[in-house]
Amino acid sequence: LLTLISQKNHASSQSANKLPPGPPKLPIIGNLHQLVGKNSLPHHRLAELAGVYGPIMHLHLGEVPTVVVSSAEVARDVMRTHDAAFCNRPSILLAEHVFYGRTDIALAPYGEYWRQVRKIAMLELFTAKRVQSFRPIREEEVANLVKSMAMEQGSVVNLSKKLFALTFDITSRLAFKKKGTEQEEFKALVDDITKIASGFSIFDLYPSIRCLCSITGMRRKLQDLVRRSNMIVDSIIYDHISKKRQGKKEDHEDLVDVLLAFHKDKDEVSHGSQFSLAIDNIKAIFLQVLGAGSETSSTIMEWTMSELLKNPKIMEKTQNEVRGILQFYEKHVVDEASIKELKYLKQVIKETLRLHPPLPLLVPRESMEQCEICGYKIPTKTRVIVNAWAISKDPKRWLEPERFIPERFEDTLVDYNGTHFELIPFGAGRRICPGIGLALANVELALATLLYHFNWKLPNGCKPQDLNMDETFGITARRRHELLVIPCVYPQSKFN
Ligand code: HEM
Repeated sequence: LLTLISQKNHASSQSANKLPPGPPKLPIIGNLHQLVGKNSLPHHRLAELAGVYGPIMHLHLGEVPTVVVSSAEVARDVMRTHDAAFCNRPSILLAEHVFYGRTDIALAPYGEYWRQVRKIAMLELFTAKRVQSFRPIREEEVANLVKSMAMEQGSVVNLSKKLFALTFDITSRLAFKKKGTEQEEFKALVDDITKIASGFSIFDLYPSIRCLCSITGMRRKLQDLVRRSNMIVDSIIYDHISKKRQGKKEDHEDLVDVLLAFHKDKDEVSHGSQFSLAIDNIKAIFLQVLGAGSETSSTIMEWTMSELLKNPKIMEKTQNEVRGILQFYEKHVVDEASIKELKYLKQVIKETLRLHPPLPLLVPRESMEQCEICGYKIPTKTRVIVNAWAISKDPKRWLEPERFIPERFEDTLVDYNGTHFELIPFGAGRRICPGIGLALANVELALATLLYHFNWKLPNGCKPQDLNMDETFGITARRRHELLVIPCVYPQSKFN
């Protein structure tokens, strides 16, 4: 027995000194060549590699030692058991520039600054009370969308554009009370930011070769992104500052007001604490919330509508539920009270989050100390990528994982709140998304309303089964082709 125990201990101490398995690496490029292929979206390629090397895999992406997690069990180990060791974010070139030295929330390094801004996010920006207080804004913007779609009924509508405009308008109003007139510029800015923010750009893969940034023209590109974002953000922030200095009180606080309350002039003391947000910090957080609020929520609505159009029976069942509930309460407008009863719609959204997590590789993390996971050694400063997309399609956890079956959530408690690791579209642990409540409030209301008021057809005689479902490359996995639809007003709907 003693011999067996000692052999076992020896074996486990040997594996604890070993890195996780992974494909053979080439000099200089490491495993980069394995990410390129016919199907070259990183989350797809990483899932294929995990099929060969297992749910914890070690790669070298350029110079960067990287561990890829592809199962619920390992994700739990990383994001719950050892969350404290893995809650740092790697330095990404884009964040250094566009988010003013990584002083946003999502890409900020773990430490005192992040703790303070995360606290502001949890206690001031995204509380249930604040999400509730934005209800009139949500309802008004969704009603505007429905009216504009009704005017275009029978013709081809670019639903992707409309949904982004909706989430951008809602987020703009709750962030700075006005609608963003700069929608097109902001959308282009978000597109450019998400492409570079993936962490797979050459500068983030070879951080030691600093001149790469200048040689390739990236420095100029980043400076241009900062200039473009300043053009959108500066006037908004300085307008709020001047109102604050004049002592003007607004009826309700927006996000910039909340953040400015934490900004101290030299001799001013606010909130009784020593923590102060610099104006550049406020710009970083503001820009991120505007981006996170519009991009991810519109992406999930776009995918939900795509799946419903592809699956007409599920579309019908979802519409019957919404219409049935409204008819029962003799209402013609979806309000938040009726949304509580839309159980099937919630399952549809959950199933969409499973099949199309808007951030398929979440946001990368970095180990802060050496740690042991599944008996393998993970050295300090290893980048950790959690493939949430692969995890929520794992055939060991999900029956017919490729199929869109909302009913799978009927009799299960599995939820996306960060406690069920087979479904983690919002991440988990200390760095879990703080905007879940806000995102769902927007998504549920908009989808329920669109499904109530319109019947939907695909243009050009496209059959449901032929709808293209390809994804784009970037930190968010949006539809590669914008979703074009023909809305037809539901005969019983009234718009006021
Ligand atoms: C469907 C919508 C959304 C999805 C799928 C989503 C997903 C995520 C994910 C995966 C993370 C990283 C979690 C981790 O590392 O464990 C994250 C972080 C974050 N999200 Fe969201 N998000 C959504 C909507 C929003 C909204 C509406 C906001 C705010 C307006 C928001 C603000 C943030 C922030 C500030 C972080 C950084 C948290 C931190 O690092 O401490 N998100 N989100």
